Amino acid sequence: MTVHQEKTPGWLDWHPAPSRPALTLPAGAVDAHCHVFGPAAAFPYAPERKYTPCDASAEQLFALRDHLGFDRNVIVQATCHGADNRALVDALRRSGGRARGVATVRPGVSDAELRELHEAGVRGVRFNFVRRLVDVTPRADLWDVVRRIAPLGWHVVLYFEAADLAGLREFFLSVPVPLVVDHLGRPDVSKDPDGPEFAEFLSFLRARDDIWCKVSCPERLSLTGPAALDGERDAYRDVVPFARRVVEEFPDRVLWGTDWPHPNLKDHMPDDGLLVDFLPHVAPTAELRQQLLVDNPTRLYWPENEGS
Ligand SMILES: O=C(O)c1cc(C(=O)O)oc(=O)c1
Repeated sequence: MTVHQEKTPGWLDWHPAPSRPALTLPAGAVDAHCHVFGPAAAFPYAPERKYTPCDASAEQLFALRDHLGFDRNVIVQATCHGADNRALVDALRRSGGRARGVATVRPGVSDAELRELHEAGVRGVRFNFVRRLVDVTPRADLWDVVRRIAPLGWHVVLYFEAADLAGLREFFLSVPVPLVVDHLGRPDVSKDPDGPEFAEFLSFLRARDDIWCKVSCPERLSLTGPAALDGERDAYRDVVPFARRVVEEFPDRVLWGTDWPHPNLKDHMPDDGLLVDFLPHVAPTAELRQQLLVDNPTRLYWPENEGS
């Protein structure tokens, strides 16, 4: 069967030739947020998707992993695949144990499917509240999913916009498994990092000691740049105070990922090598980077390897 799925107009493809980072990553570094897209010929995009991306295969992801100096990946189910986790599972199986996954499941998921996902390396589900990406999921459905995944020891990854946190906070705090916040809770970085909106986010992170935060996606959050392109090693300066605040207060529950292949960027496609070179701005010491890139993701996704 030929599958022809036209890319969303204006779609930016992933960078074809990222630089090699100047920063040498610590041994065992994990890219803890990245995706695979299709390839559509093998794994068609979901009918309910809000965008149609370019393909970004497991092989291409693993080539980037090696080029940048990462050891492992956490692959997060992208919304363009809905709750069809076949591309994710295929990538996890091809990784030879070097990737773990975060899936999207619906309440009707069978025990056999959950077991298969777990065996492939899935350790969490993603709940998405970003309206341009998904239709609203009823709370009752989310609860059903929580009840199904809790016995597996999985966590819930949350993607939401900062402005929506107030309305979601109580629900999040009632979810009885660890929580992982995507992309710094998407702050409006034109606001004061010492102002009330970011204070609300920090207070959410303080509310429980099993809430983790990805300090990822400066390229998505930045309003002033400069972009991580053309050798720029001092990119996205407006994001730095926000990300650094979280890394310094919660050094043992922050994670970082490239977000490759960077869905839905409108302005520019970053050079992934330069994105890695952004890391010392948010985690300025080798000790903080060891926690951010190795110790924390290992504890969450490969607890059996911890300390080895
Ligand atoms: O901001 C986004 O557009 C975005 C989309 C997705 C997805 O479609 O799953 O994942 C992300 O991490 C970020």
